[in-house]
Amino acid sequence: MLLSAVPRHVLVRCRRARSLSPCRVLKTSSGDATRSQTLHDLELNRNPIVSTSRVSRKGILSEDTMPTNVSSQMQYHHLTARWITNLQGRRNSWNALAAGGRAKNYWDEEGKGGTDSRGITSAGVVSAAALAYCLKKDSDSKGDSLLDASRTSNTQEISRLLEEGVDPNYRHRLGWTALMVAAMNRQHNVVRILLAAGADPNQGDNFSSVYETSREKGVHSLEVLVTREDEFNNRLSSRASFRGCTPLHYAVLADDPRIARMLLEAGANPLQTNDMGHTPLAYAKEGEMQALLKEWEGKFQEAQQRREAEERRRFPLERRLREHIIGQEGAINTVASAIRRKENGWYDEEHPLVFLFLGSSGIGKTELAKQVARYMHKDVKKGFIRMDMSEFQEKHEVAKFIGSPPGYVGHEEGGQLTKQLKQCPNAVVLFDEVDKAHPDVLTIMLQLFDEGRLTDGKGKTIECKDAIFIMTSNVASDEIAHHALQLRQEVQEQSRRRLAENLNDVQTSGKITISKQFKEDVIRPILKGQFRRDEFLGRINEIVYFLPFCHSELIQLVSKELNFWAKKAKQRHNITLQWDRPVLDLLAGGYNLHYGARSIKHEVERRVVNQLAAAYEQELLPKGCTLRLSVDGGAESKDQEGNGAGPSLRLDIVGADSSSRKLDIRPPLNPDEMAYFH
Ligand SMILES: Nc1ncnc2c1ncn2[C@@H]1O[C@H](COP(=O)(O)OP(=O)(O)OP(=O)(O)O)[C@@H](O)[C@H]1O
Repeated sequence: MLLSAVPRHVLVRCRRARSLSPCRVLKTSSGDATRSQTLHDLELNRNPIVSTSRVSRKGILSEDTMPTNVSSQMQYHHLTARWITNLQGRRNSWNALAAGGRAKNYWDEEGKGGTDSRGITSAGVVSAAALAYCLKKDSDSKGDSLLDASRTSNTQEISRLLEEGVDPNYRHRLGWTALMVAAMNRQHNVVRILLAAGADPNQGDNFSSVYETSREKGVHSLEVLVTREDEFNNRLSSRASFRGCTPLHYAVLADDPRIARMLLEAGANPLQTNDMGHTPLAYAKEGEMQALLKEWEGKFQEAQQRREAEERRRFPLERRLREHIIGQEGAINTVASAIRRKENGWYDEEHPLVFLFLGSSGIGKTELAKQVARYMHKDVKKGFIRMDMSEFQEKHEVAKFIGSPPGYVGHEEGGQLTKQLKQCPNAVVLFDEVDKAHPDVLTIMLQLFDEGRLTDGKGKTIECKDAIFIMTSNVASDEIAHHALQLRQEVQEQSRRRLAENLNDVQTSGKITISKQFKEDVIRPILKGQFRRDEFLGRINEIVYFLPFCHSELIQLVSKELNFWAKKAKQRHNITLQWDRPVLDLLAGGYNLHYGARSIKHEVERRVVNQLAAAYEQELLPKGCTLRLSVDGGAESKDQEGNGAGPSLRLDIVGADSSSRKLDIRPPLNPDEMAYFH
């Protein structure tokens, strides 16, 4: 209804100004036909230019990309002049429309505004304004105003908006921030104001290429193109990817050393890469800009190394690892020492570090690898690569590992390992259950460990000498567990003999060392039988042994688990959970050598969490109550048939006066009959 009231020539003007829908592009006159060609070109050229390994400003700036030997039909940039005229025309249309509306007060009641000389009724113009409003989308939000003002250097408006509390890091709906806009448009004062207001100089752009962004956002590519040129900058290539570009990348692209310096002084990281893996220096023109960036890269690296060394001294790796891993002292020390050697330059830089973690299930092998990755990498998602080697048991699965050669199925997809290693060549790579891998996969791994590089199916080589490779295996786990238990028994015997009266010392006898003789006589032959190749075993820097938990470690594991659930009970239901030492001993009894810490988790769920859930369901737990766990009965307690039932867990509600009342939880729940691992 509203549209029908708009005079035809105003509508036409609006449509010309912003013909966004694909059908409009296809239908309209010659000018729009050119745009349709542009769109076609854009989609043909969907690969960003910077995908070549040689990086240069050419290709990322539109004026630098104009080729001399490519058909003008295929190149969007030949249309730049036409676009600029078109965009200017569109801006003028908006301004005229807005000015007309203001002058005639069209937003007043009908009649008050009158009609203009061409006979446009006020209702018609109001409708046109409504249309304009719709097309202009949400650009009148305050954040968008900040972006707009940053581009046009309206410093007064920026200060006003910031004072009103607009986030200086607000993002445009297509991904960029005001600081990026200001840097790219060389607005020095704006950059200064935004930095002072707390704008982050290290945020990366979420805008990729025109084509990608249009696909991601579900917006027509022509609209993305117009918006990028209109609301960001029109000097940039439509095909290049800008994802991850920081304000510093943009200052470098705009070749503005003054802004680059301002950003660097405000903490911009000159070593930060965009998603194409390029630092700002890769786009710098020779001369002042390159010199500036090189100088700051050096300074930044030194400061970073100083910070990291200080951090390592203050908080050594062993301590960090012990915060997350219970027991496994030998494993923690071996791994931490090797990493310390590597970090301080006391290692063979030609080869990556390779570990083999041996031990039974659920004992902390994966957890230790994860913690090492967390220590080495801020972005643990990229820095930790996990490969389940049971997926590579067949010969043909080598292709899945490193990618298929040209002409084979899946060639384009690339390999699971190579794809991830390419993104982070110094990652911590976990090869889980390595003993399951096909010998051909092991051959590739040997090449990787030996040369510190890997060639993928496309023939591309990835250098990964700085990566850390951790293989895990349950091979020989029974022998290791048996040996460890034997050693522990011996230590206990000795302790008993010497300190018969002090049982606490006997309990902490977890610190045992696997003998060299056992490694040589028992483990090595098993590994040799499994991997069949001396050179493979020879490339492993450290074989790390994970031992079954001793009693005091089990008590720590149970405490950790109960604390986890107590926290949840408090957060979700405002219930306080308490327990005493006999509860820990009882739950530690659920330990199963073959399932490791997982058996403790299940025991706590089975005996404690199930009861809590049932009591909650039966509405026996008032909000804000305190629950006490204790051990009921003992070896002498009998079940219904008169058999010894052993001790069980009991749940009491504790009153404000410290009195307690046993909770009468009705069947069907009978936790002691539900066994997971027995
Ligand atoms: N030593 C430990 N300290 C604390 N938690 C542990 C320890 N060992 C295992 N866990 C916990 O038990 C679960 C399983 O551990 P993890 O994945 O490290 O086992 P794993 O030794 O790699 O076993 P698998 O060979 O079956 O993969 C994890 O939730 C982990 O946090």
